[in-house]
Amino acid sequence: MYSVTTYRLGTTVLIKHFKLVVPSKAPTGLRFSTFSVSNVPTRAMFRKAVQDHSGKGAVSAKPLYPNNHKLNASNFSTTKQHSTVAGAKRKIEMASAGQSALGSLHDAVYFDENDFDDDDDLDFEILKPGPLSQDSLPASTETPSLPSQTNYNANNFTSNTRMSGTGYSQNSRTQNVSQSDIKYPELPEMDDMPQEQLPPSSMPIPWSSSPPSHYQPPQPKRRKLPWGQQGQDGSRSNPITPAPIKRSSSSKAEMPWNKTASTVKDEQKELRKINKKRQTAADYHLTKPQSRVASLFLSEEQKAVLDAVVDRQKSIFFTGSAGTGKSVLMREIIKKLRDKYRREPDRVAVTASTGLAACHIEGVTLHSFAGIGLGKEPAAELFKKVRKNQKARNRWLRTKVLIIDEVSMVDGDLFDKLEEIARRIRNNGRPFGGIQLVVTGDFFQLPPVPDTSARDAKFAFDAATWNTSIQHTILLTHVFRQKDPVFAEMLNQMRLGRITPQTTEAFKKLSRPLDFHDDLDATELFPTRAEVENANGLRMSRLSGEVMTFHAQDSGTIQDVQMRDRLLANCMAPPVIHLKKGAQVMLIKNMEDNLVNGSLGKIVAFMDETTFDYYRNNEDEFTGDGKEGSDDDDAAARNRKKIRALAHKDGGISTSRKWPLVCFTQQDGTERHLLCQPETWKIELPNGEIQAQRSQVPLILAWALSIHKAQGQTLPRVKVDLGRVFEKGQAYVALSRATSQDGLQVTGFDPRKVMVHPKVIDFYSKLADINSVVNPSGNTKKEVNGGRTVNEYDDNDELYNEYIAGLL
Ligand SMILES: Nc1ncnc2c1ncn2[C@@H]1O[C@H](COP(=O)(O)OP(=O)(O)OP(=O)(O)O)[C@@H](O)[C@H]1O
Ligand SMILES: [Mg+2]
Repeated sequence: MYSVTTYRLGTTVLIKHFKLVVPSKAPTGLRFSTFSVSNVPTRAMFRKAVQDHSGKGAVSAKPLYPNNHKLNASNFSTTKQHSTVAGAKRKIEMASAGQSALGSLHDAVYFDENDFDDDDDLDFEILKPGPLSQDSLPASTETPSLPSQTNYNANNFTSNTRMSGTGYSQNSRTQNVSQSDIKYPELPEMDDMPQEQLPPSSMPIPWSSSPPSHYQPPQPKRRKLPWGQQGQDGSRSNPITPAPIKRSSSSKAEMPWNKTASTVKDEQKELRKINKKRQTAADYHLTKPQSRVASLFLSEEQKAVLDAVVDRQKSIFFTGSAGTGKSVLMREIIKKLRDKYRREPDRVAVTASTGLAACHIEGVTLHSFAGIGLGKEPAAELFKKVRKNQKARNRWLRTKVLIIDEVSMVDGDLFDKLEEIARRIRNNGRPFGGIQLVVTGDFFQLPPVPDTSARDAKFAFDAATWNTSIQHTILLTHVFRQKDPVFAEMLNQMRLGRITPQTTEAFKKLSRPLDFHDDLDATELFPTRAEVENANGLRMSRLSGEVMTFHAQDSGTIQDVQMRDRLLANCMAPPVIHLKKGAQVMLIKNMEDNLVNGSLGKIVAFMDETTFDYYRNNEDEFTGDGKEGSDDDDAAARNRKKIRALAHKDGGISTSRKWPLVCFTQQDGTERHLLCQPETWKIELPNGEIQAQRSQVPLILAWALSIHKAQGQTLPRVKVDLGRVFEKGQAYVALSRATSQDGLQVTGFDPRKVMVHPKVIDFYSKLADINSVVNPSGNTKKEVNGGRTVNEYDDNDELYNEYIAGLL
């Protein structure tokens, strides 16, 4: 049970593997729903949770990734052949253009003030709102036509659906009438009433002026139509479905009773056809997997957060170290919320601190959503600015849930300003004007960019209104990214900036070069973009062969090209990419279970779809392995001839575009081939308006990557020179991308380079006693409220259920 109460100071509640924290600084007098804090254990619980996370817990926890998830993915896979060549298991796939996955939630950004430069102008009146123009679609003429803008991802699908009308109509309706202008009568409080006590919806309401007849269900009005006449035996005569009546003055012949039997038959046939088409389209959406990546099975702690957000509508901040599945969970939350509010999609605002993070979740930056430009002015001025901007004002009024991803980079002052704007615009004194907040991030990772070099970073948790706005803080503890508990613990120490001599030694040992016995190098992470461009450019120049250039196709409701370019500059996909055969590339979209954002591969060829089909079916011939005793050169010449013949098959030269064919190496050493055709990235407002959209091949060069772009990624092979790291949290972000020690090379390791912001330590130490993380032998059997211990709660299902039922 939760009750309406004022905050208790510093109260901490653990639910099995995660914990809830009631903020400690809430001003007195502020009232909102939170839970009763009797009988709850305190900080000792956190110790236990963190130990589970950092050490034993990571191993002992049951794998939460069941085998059968692969089945789902394979249903969808376009794989047709699965052959074994030269000892390596190969799978060949074709990525269809236009398919997308919301999967690209992870990742991060180049984050600087320029990120927000464009936000100033985001709320200008769009001249031609509406569906994307045909011209703006990807250049490829070979893209599958059904559905052209549809992705198999639930969120993408929803948003596309929303594009088609609902969003706009909602918007236009609400734009005309300001909510604050309407005087509503007082309604009885029903929020907290049990379902069974609620009055039936048909019950007359005391203040209503409607006549009693309005509470009766409407009486169907029967029109007497010729085909609806009853026969003498009471049976209906031949019920023909009337064809849609065209409203034309000269259409006497179109009335059903004026038609000949054959016309009626023809019309029926036509109708059946239309209905069948509709059905097929509906089936298509039902039967096609919603995402090309099979949904992960959420852990108990992830599920509890999902439940608290979606069903219990709590304002939650969920955090946890790198790899604890925050992004995976956020994706699921967005999916569920979009489903919940599918009739009013603009109720859910999906935002992130930076452009790139926003692009990953197909949302917008927090600045852009708020309509505050750079947001430098005082809150009162920003409020006036938003009030004048009808679209921005409307967004604030319509929003029920505000999602903020990568909150570690949100400035604390900005958080306070937004809170004030929300309250004032919505004319609602509750925190954030009553908007439910769903916030995630890890403050041990990249901090906000300070306003000036003089001012130290102010974190969101430093904001005066943080504690009142966030009802529960939940710590995810199970690390999924690193399966090796020793490695997970090393990274955990790094996160906290408390590295033992043994861990220092272990990191120093990782300076050896990596050798994977294949031709894929580890991706080198650099702090600056210039270093990344140099490193990738150098490697490209060493490759012989033709440069293939791929230009992105950009579109969206923003007509100003410069502004759109600035928005899309934060997108993971570049506007132009130069590739060569032999280039090492990284996939930047989730395709399937084993072909995900972060997968590394090498370009083996450039080919069009027809050639690819041939290649897919005759892979052995292409590799020269197909014909026994054949000379390789001869075989290659034969193949070239075949391919030419194939291209000329229909009497003309194939004009279709060539796309990179990439051989991806999976973690188990097997290879998969993918023809990488354009994918889309969107910047989408809550009402479904796609401000900017980029279609580009889902690849980037991957000999080197910036730490900012790597944030959020899971990388199988990583090389980091810590000598170059300069920002707090950077070293941790860089190293925690790796999935294993075997896939990580660290040079220049110096524990002094691992910088942690003291404020962050302080914040997390309020959630837990950090010493217990570094020193797991710390006392976790501490007596807490009611004399219960952490272990008692952990071991006792009833008590655990009591928590689950009562606290959220
Ligand atoms: N419930 C789950 N079952 C199996 N694997 C999971 C689960 N949740 C997350 N993962 C996997 O763990 C890895 C890390 O997940 P994710 O990127 O969501 O972590 P994160 O907390 O967002 O990390 P970061 O802070 O670095 O962004 C991914 O490879 C993801 O697929
Ligand atoms: Mg993440």
